[in-house]
Amino acid sequence: MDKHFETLDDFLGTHFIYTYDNGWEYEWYAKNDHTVDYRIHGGMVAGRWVADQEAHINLLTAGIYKIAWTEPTGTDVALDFVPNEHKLNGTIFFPKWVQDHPEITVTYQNDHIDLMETSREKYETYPKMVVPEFANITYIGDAGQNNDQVIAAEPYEGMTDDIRNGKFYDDNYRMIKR
Ligand SMILES: C=Cc1ccc(O)cc1
Repeated sequence: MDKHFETLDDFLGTHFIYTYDNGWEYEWYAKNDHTVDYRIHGGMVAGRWVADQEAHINLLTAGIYKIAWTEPTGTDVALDFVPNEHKLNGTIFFPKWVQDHPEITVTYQNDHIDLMETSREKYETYPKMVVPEFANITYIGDAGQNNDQVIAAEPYEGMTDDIRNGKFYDDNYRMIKR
């Protein structure tokens, strides 16, 4: 948690856990300069996890980062990280169908892209549900870029505690077999 951030390179390869002020807990990894992975532990779509989401990742000024992407579900996300202060601000723009049927999205999305795309056509988009929240960062890990082991397992109760307590990854940031 004592890592200091200045450049884009300092940010890429970093793995974060944070809790939004509304109580939603998220885990997110800057996999490389155009890709993010994440796992959701609390909130409306807890249990959802995603690898290799394309994203725009930019350094705004020293130590402050902006990330934005649009998902196969039609959900849009914009995150502003201030990691030196262990803070971020995130805005999630959920299409109406995700609010109405969150359970459809609670899965390993990579295996169900077709279902996300057919659902976004089948159900309603508007009005969107906008969730603008600050979050406190509770974990910062140096996973290195393009590490497929960071977000490679289904979330479970207690997973974020295991990560924070050093019980989940080995010294090479590979998952410890359990
Ligand atoms: C919908 C995905 C998502 C991922 C990370 C985050 O902080 C907010 C939303």
